[in-house]
Amino acid sequence: MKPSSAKLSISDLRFRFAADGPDVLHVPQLTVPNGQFVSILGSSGCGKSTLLRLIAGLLNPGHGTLFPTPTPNADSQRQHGDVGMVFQSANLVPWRTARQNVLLPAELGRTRVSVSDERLSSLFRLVGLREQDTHKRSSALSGGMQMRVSLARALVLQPSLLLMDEPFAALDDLLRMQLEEDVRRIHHERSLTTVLVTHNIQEAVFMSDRVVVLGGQPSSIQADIEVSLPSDRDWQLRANSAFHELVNTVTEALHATSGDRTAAEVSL
Ligand SMILES: Nc1ncnc2c1ncn2[C@@H]1O[C@H](COP(=O)(O)OP(=O)(O)OP(=O)(O)O)[C@@H](O)[C@H]1O
Repeated sequence: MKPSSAKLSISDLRFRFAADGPDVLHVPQLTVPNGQFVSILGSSGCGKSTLLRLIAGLLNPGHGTLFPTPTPNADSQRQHGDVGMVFQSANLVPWRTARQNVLLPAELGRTRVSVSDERLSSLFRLVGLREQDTHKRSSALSGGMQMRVSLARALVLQPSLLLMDEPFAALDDLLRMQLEEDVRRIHHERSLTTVLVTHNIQEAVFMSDRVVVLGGQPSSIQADIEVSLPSDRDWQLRANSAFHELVNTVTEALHATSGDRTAAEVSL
């Protein structure tokens, strides 16, 4: 499969849920270059998921511009063409096999997209799914395997932008670390522009090239921290002093944004 990439660009984005309500989000400028991995952190309710849903086209911005341009009224399974999305829950159809779940986006569009067996096998290898498991009903798979299926489904149409909303929050620590490493590898191999929403500071630093901290009222970008670590990463990086310094920098930025409230809601 050919590597894909995209650039995300946001300008003067304002969003409110009710026409007569307050703005919940105001992003004057956010540009993500091709192939960059950005994590978004911030205290609970600051608007991380809202921002991701706006980028995906699942919400319509009231004001401002977004590139790539979202398609209005997209639903949760059918984001606009060039975007793949992974949620905290794998959201699989339980009676379909893993393979049939992965192929769903190819069936749902106005034009059915054909995906060759070769491309599908290469995708399963990429996300770490064994061929024999892809013929099992998704309800018979473990939580970690279901998340791998969800990831394969997000990648099946070869998006240039991958959006992830707390994808590993429900997994145990070891599995979470394995998937963090795998997703980072996939991002690296494919130069896939990726935006991750997370509450976990170590996860954000481990996976990203850049960490953006949201906060304030309305919520806006309070800090934008470059993660200058090698792009090829494995679990041993977590013992590295540069990694710990970055975790401290991000922690301080979160404290500066919302004080002690943030510290209680964002985990290390
Ligand atoms: N459909 C909705 N209608 C009205 N307000 C909403 C809606 N969805 C979210 N909000 C509000 O918008 C704000 C931002 O919510 P959002 O879910 O984006 O925050 P978040 O940072 O992702 O939170 P968390 O980390 O807890 O998931 C919150 O105050 C939330 O209550």
